[in-house]
Amino acid sequence: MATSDPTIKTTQAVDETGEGSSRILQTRGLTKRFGGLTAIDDVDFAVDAGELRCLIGPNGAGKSTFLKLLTGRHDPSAGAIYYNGAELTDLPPYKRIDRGISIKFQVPSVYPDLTVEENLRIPLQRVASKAEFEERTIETLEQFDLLEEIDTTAANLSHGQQQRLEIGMAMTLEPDLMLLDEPVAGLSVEETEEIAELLVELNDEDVAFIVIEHDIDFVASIADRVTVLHQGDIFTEGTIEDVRSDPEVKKIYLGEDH
Ligand SMILES: Nc1ncnc2c1ncn2[C@@H]1O[C@H](COP(=O)(O)OP(=O)(O)OP(=O)(O)O)[C@@H](O)[C@H]1O
Repeated sequence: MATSDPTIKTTQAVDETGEGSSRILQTRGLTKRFGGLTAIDDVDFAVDAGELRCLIGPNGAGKSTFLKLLTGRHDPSAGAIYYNGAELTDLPPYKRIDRGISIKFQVPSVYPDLTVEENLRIPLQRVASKAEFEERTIETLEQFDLLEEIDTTAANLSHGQQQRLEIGMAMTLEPDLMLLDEPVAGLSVEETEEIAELLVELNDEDVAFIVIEHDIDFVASIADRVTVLHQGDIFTEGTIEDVRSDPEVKKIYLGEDH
């Protein structure tokens, strides 16, 4: 959706890198400290428009903190975030959503007492006129395979259906970039495959993704590129094959277990 916002300070930072205009998101020296602990340590990171990037790393590597910095849930201790060439480091979360960044956190946050349709209306109110509601609702529920559940109370959906509803709610805002924190945690193999297919389909429609995930087979089934975080910094980046075959990556995961 990416509405223009005159309060956003534009910057040459993206162009100065000489890395081209397809860059949708970039961080420079991004740092987050919690007291004496540096959870994110001077991170330079970039994602291209339409890319599907997975973020992996051992427990405590800083993945969720990094995502929260991108959404504005955490303020950085240092560094900057650029989105489509404009700095958004100090923008509040709702303004980042207006700029085209959507987020789905790990814990399902659908409204359990509302029906599927009522849940969907909450984000739709931001972007659609009342006349468009019905058409947009049906369209979205068809795409997310939830049409038969239109009148079902969200609490009565399966975990996989709740995840799909929540991704559908986020997608109604027509983001250019979608951030997902462990979208298949706790799902069955079949539900995981459904989410993988859905993300690949949405990515084919040119939505970029940053997905945090521990399930490496799921990562392999969706990712264009993978970034490995370790101790708050980028350890390595590459294709899933590069990352899987890197003995140093194996070591940091083994270090977690032994
Ligand atoms: N609000 C907070 N206050 C203090 N420390 C925090 C806070 N949030 C995260 N941390 C610490 O920052 C570090 C990174 O945590 P984070 O949750 O980002 O890691 P993660 O890679 O997402 O881990 P996991 O895979 O276990 O979810 C950890 O040491 C964690 O204890």
